[in-house]
Amino acid sequence: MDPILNVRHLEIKYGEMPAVSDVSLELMPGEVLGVVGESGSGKSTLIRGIMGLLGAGSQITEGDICFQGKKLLDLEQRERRKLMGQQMMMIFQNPQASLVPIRTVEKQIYEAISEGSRKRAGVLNRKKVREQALEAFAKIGLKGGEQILKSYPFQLSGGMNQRVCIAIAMMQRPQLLFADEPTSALDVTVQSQVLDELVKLKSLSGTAIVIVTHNIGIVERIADKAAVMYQGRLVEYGSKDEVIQHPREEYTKKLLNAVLHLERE
Ligand SMILES: Nc1ncnc2c1ncn2[C@@H]1O[C@H](COP(=O)(O)OP(=O)(O)OP(=O)(O)O)[C@@H](O)[C@H]1O
Repeated sequence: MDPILNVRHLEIKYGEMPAVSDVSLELMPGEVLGVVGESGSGKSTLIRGIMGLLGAGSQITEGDICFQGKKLLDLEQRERRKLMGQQMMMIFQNPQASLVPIRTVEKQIYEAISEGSRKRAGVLNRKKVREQALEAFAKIGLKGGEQILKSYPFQLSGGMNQRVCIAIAMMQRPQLLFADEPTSALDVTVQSQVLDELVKLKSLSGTAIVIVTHNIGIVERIADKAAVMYQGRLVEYGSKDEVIQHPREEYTKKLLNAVLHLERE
């Protein structure tokens, strides 16, 4: 089997300042990579760079990104955008960033799903999409689904919007999903439901997932591989057990100790 994602020696700069340096990683279909690291270590920049979502003033200055064997940096913007929302998706740390404020949740779910399935299924049945959305909401503990469908994002809490985005990802079943702190706005029981659904997405649809989190517990629970970022570099990268049980770097040991200490408290 070929890797679905292969990143080689990636460097990303904001102006002249490198935020990601010499990052290489590889992901097979259905594999989950957990990326941890302190605030400002470059985690969001890395996944935004891979997705092609860097803002003005930042750019990839070195390296290569292959998705399903295609070199993403060689693709035209239009081709690259086509991959996003169909085969590659992202759940943002701030869900407001990916929801349109002036459209109801129902409308944007329909649009997201029909955009993604244009190639696959032709015309979509609205009633069916609605049913699937309600089903996805229920699985991740989003109660009052009918009401949520009628709402605009600003009428919902941050955690609710985050789960709407997760439901869209579950319905789309992308081949590669990037999740930037996908459960940070959720309380612990709901977090657990969401993580279970991500695991199902991986095992039922073969979705490969890159999950960025401050929570090593999440990595322990759902990841196959783990990476630790420090000052823009992957200072640790390997199987989850290798990284968590036998950290090589002092920094990872400190990070793990701090988490274990908090958990004990
Ligand atoms: N738009 C920007 N312009 C300039 N520098 C930026 C910008 N966004 C991020 N940076 C810098 O790039 C580095 C990496 O930031 P990044 O947001 O990727 O870190 P992170 O690990 O995702 O942090 P957090 O966990 O707080 O989200 C930091 O030094 C940050 O100050």
